[in-house]
Amino acid sequence: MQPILSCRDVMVDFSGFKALQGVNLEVDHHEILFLIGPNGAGKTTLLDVICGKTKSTNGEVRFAGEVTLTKLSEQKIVHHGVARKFQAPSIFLQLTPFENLEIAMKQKKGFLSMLFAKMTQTQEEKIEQLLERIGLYDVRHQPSSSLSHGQKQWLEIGMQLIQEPRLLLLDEPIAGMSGEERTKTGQLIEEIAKECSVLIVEHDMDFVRNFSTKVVVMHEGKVLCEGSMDEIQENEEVRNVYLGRKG
Ligand SMILES: Nc1ncnc2c1ncn2[C@@H]1O[C@H](COP(=O)(O)OP(=O)(O)OP(=O)(O)O)[C@@H](O)[C@H]1O
Repeated sequence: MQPILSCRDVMVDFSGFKALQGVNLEVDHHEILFLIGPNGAGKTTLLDVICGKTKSTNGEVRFAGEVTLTKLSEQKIVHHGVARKFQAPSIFLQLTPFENLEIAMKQKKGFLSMLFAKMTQTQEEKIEQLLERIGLYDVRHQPSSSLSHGQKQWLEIGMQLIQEPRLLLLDEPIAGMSGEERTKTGQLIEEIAKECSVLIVEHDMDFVRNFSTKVVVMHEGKVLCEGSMDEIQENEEVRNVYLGRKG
């Protein structure tokens, strides 16, 4: 089977600054792949290229072996099944978790239907099941402003999941979370990976160790190495440029 995502020689040049210098990377079905590396390595830029926010200057990103994402607009990429949760919050705080998910569900269908369509029973059930899954069922009718930081992040993830993506991109999903919230987030990601591949930029090495199926280390716009967390920890180059600095 073709990998769900395949990046070939991806380059990004920001007015002469080469943020990505030929990235090759594959994400398999149901994989939880963590992208790690020092600040400025190009991790976020790579997510930006995959979701169409930044255009590559060279190379290709293929999705499910059939679609060339690098030729598509951000909106078309979403329609093909790539979801991106950004670090900046995008939930409506005055609305409830249920209402936020309702909006996210309708967004998939376009603005007019969002205004006029009534939800079917099946759609309502789908939202309730998702609320259960992201641990927000009991607070589903409270204003989202009353949620904890972790709960808000899970709602954001839920708003991506309601679109039924085949690849979910997350940028530092546990930043600012408590220990318990981190564990719950990891468990949620494992649950999500039963249906969808997940590509995560992360700096928290304990979290990476606990929840990764594969780790890719980036450095200066390139992939330095990839493997299990044990394998990459053994790699001397990785220790020199990244892990060694943290200890
Ligand atoms: N729009 C832009 N214009 C110019 N340079 C940029 C732009 N976006 C990112 N860069 C630069 O590209 C490099 C890679 O940035 P990127 O945010 O991808 O790194 P990162 O690995 O995600 O780092 P961090 O872990 O700090 O988030 C950095 O040197 C950054 O300053």
